Amino acid sequence: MIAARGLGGFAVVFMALAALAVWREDLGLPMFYLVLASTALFWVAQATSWNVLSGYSGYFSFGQGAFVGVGAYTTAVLGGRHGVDFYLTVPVAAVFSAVLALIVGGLAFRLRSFRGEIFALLTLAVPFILAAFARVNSEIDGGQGVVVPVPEFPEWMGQFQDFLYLLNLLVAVVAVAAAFAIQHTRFGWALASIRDAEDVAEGLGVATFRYKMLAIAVTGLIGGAAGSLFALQIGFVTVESVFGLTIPLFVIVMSVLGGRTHWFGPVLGAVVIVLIQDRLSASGFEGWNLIVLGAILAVLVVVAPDGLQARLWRRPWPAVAALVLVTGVLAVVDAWGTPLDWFVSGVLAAVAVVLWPGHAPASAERRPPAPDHVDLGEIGESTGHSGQQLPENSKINGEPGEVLVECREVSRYFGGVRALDGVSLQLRAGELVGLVGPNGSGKTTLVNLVSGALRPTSGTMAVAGRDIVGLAPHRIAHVGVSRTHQIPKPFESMTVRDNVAMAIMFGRQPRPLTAAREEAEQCLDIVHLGHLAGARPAEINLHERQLLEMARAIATKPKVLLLDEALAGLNPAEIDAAVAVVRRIHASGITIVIVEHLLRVVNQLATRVVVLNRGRLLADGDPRTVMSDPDVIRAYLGRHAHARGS
Ligand SMILES: Nc1ncnc2c1ncn2[C@@H]1O[C@H](COP(=O)(O)OP(=O)(O)OP(=O)(O)O)[C@@H](O)[C@H]1O
Repeated sequence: MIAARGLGGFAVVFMALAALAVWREDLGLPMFYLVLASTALFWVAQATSWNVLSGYSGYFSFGQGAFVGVGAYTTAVLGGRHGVDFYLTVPVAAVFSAVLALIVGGLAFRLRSFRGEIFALLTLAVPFILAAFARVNSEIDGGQGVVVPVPEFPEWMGQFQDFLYLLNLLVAVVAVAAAFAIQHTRFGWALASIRDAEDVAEGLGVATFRYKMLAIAVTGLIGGAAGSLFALQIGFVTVESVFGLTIPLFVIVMSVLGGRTHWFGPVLGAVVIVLIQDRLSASGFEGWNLIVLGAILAVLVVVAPDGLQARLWRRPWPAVAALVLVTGVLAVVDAWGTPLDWFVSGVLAAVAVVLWPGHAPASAERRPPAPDHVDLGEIGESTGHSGQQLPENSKINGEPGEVLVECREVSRYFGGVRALDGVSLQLRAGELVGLVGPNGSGKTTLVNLVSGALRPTSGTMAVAGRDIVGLAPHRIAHVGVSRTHQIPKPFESMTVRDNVAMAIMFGRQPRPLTAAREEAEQCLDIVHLGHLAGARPAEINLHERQLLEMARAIATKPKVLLLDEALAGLNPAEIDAAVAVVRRIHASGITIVIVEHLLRVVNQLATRVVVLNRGRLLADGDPRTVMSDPDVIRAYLGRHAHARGS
């Protein structure tokens, strides 16, 4: 397993780097290098801590100072004022910081509106509040600052700086190993899906709230532990030293520079920034630190928003060559600076090579599409199995005729707008229901209610006999409801295959990644996207994106599939192809509700038609009877049939 192999690698890296301190004098390594490495390790831990939440899940935080501050003050106050053993204060600091993180997360993640800049503002407020609290509370700081006593440490560790280096190394390696493990497990996939399209992830079965809480807790734990060591490093903790904007600014620049979606990004970013900073200070340009940081951030956002890591992975050898060449030439010429200057020049050359605009990444190979086993001429016949079948357990999901969805007197109001008004409806296993009605009649609202994206204002709803009112969308997905969106919302950072694998991993019958990827191929074949499995969503057209929505939806193994205008914006040939796919999905045993304006399509596909008008149920029955109902013609067909010529 990747995660287990990788963790062994981290143990080796830890031991190798620890040896530098233990045998520093024997190796002739000047203390200066160890202090610099210690600083870099502190920032590696902090940037990695920030990245687990903000990079992986996309919840951008300005509150890193709060976790560092809580960690630093816990160690300073417990050790300096109450004589608690330093080694005990470190885990306590980590736990306090994690508890703070969970409180912030518990407040912010409950509400959907606390996303994006609102979440960033909330996290920005937290260190300010803590700073004010520490300043006025004499038990903590009282505006005086707190001295941190130096703990005893074994003689073999050498001097205090060696000891500090080893502590920072331990926390940094644990942090990076944790980030690595998260990235390569379900946890990391869940966070990536949250970053790309949170509502979709939730609808596919990802328990988004739980994963965000876990992520912020990890951020708090690491941030607090590293903050505890920071207290030891600075020796005298003040409000300004921990709760200011410097720490969040640095971790953001480091992670953005290195790359936010990969565990190695913050490591790379932290090392590069610490080296640049150190050389600026050594050259007497200390005051330029923030100017340089700001400039780097501005350039990066434009030039390489995906960060150095992604570029480095694409062309590692030119970067290594630039590093070796520039460092080597400067060393041979020996006309300027110290060995560290030469090395940093080499690093900057490598960064320039990595960032240099080059050819775009090779686009995914497009295999020719698999032959379509469905005879498009059959459109209009609603029975019969054709072509591929869904993976196991995909026969009738529910006994034929069994009530799968039951809505009773369901209403949903938006202020004064009655989007749905007392609708009662039953869906039975094996049906393919066309849900139609004029614009604004409440079709999407009904889909949102059944999938859990919205809660009804009143009424009851059950799926497969289970009450779903108030149930989180991911739980409703596990009960057996899946949906597509009118505007496709793929996970942009994942391949087409992995978009589908995600749904399998978190769906009704969760599978591990490797099995999910294999099964994803079958789902893609059903919608005829197998030839695009390796493509990114950005490389496929609208029709293919709609089909991807369907593949992802069936991958959760739903009992009921809600297709919300899945044919919108398609040309006639694409519509026919999509209709064939819908027919194939239905033939595999999934009950389908299709919201569609094209009545020709509804007539061809549906076994039953439900008409909504102004939020109320207008008609419900077999297509022929419903379409000839005078009320339906008056309310809907008259206008639309005329307007669309259908
Ligand atoms: N989030 C919301 N806030 C306020 N009003 C809303 C919201 N969502 C829907 N509505 C209103 O509820 C009514 C029903 O909207 P809904 O989108 O369900 O209709 P629809 O039948 O799907 O329409 P269309 O065919 O145009 O997609 C409309 O008047 C719409 O403006």
